[in-house]
Amino acid sequence: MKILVIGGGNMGRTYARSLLRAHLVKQEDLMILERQSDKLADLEREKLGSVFTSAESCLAAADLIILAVKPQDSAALFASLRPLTDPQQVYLSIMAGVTISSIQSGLGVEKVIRAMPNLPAQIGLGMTAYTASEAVTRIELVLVQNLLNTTGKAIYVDDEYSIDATTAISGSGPAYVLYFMQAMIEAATEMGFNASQAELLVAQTFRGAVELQMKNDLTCQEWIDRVSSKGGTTEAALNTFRATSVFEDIKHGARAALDRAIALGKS
Ligand SMILES: NC(=O)C1=CN([C@@H]2O[C@H](COP(=O)(O)OP(=O)(O)OC[C@H]3O[C@@H](n4cnc5c(N)ncnc54)[C@H](O)[C@@H]3O)[C@@H](O)[C@H]2O)C=CC1
Ligand SMILES: O=C(O)[C@@H]1CCC=N1
Repeated sequence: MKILVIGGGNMGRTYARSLLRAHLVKQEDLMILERQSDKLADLEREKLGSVFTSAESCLAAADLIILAVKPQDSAALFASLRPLTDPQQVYLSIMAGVTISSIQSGLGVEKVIRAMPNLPAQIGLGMTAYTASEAVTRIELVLVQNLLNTTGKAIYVDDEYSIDATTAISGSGPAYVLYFMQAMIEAATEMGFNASQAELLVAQTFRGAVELQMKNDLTCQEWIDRVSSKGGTTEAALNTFRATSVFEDIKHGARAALDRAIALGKS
């Protein structure tokens, strides 16, 4: 099976690397289509497969095509691919917001899988949700599921609203977590730690808290209760967070991401 990744950016490269690392595809069966000339040398150097600059020279040979360009570039991409597509090809899109029906009509194909991964896929710790059009066969779906599993965990969802919601939670989520970390690192440096000490204090705290939560049955609130002593330091911090509505603000932020994902699908 030949796989073509369209868009050799953060996510396109992540997929290419994962597929090769997991031996799901051989280097000679992997192709990358990238339009930006300054990225070509890097892609060649990394030996992620054959690198192409025009769809005419690679699309027809591909059985599975991974669409990894920005949503705003999708219309122009679809227009350039449409005359070259084959109805037997399977298209896997990871573009935020872009709906299965717009991919089908834009490309003139029926077999479309829409997935929403996240950046930790780079280190095999990704979280992906995916769904598929009716024309995708069970065998094709399992094949793509194997592919997604090389980047971390993956769940099948029934509808595209859930893909947009995944975008707002786990797709964009790493940035929210890193934003929180950034604030804590800044607080630590303001308290006198140097930059590397501050980063270690914060990163190890995040790792420990996440591992605790994932490896046990307690809820977040139950763990929070175990850290907080009555009249203690944690309570002082949490009372301040509550007074400034950080909790609601985070939910509002995630909601704004969902609204944006839905809007991207309509533009
Ligand atoms: N970065 C992230 O954390 C995540 C991104 N996504 C989705 O993945 C997609 C790609 O995102 P990134 O990799 O971060 O973007 P990026 O900007 O790093 O990569 C996109 C690449 O596509 C190339 N490109 C654009 N139009 C093209 C065309 N017509 N032909 C060939 N190449 C073309 C660009 O030159 C660029 O190298 C987006 O749709 C985004 O919504 C999904 C989940 C997480
Ligand atoms: O910010 C974005 O639009 C993309 C989708 C999820 C993560 N990055």
